[in-house]
Amino acid sequence: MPASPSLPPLIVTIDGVAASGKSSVSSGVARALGVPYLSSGLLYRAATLLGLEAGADLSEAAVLEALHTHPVRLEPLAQGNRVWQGERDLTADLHSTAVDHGVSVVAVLPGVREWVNAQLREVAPPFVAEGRDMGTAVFPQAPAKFYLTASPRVRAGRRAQERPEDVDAIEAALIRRDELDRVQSAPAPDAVVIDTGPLDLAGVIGAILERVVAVDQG
Ligand SMILES: Nc1ncnc2c1ncn2[C@@H]1O[C@H](COP(=O)(O)OP(=O)(O)OP(=O)(O)O)[C@@H](O)[C@H]1O
Ligand SMILES: Nc1ccn([C@H]2C[C@H](O)[C@@H](COP(=O)(O)O)O2)c(=O)n1
Repeated sequence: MPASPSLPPLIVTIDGVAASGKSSVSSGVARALGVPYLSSGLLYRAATLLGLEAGADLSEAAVLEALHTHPVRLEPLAQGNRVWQGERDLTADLHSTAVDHGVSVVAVLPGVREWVNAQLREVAPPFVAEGRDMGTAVFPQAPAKFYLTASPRVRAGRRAQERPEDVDAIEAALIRRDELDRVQSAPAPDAVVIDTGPLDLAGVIGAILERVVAVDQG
């Protein structure tokens, strides 16, 4: 029997709107496949935190200067990513209200996007990459692409289970963030779009794994 041609190491991309389940689903898919996942959003959040801590405006020059002075790195563990600045673990500080408010402004800066993309492309596959533009701009060659959606109300309801905040306020903030992120957040033409509204986490992970296995087996 002829030897089967060796396939390139697998890249799975999982993009989607804010709080659609990208990190929970990516972690589940990555653990099932035994590979790491990369959270691009955490790198945008780290750039924002450093910019805020530098005390300057969130201009491109100020944020890039902060990243240059205090280099950060992503630790892509399957159970949850961490972001380090030297020995300092930034992870717990990346979901503060201040970072939530600033991150959409920082994420549209071209120099910051280049910095994030360069960090991600240094990682050797196989992996699952999650964010907004993993399937379109960063890993367009990925053979398995997904885009998660759910109504703002459903997403706000899920977030309200984690945070002691009013569901209407969470929903309004999500709609605002969707609007600000719209430029870089779109499904790739070859992505499978999944409305997670009617599904639980295990259902979304299972649907993705089924498709990934089919793609990987050619
Ligand atoms: N299909 C689902 N069914 C029920 N709960 C879900 C589902 N998907 C995600 N969740 C829950 O919704 C919340 C948001 O999920 P998660 O943080 O993974 O989203 P995200 O897209 O990574 O968010 P962000 O854009 O803010 O980084 C979590 O509490 C998660 O457990
Ligand atoms: N590939 C990416 C990932 C994230 N962003 C922006 C959009 C969000 O407002 C912010 C934080 O991401 P989250 O933690 O909510 O996934 O970063 C982006 O523009 N591109």
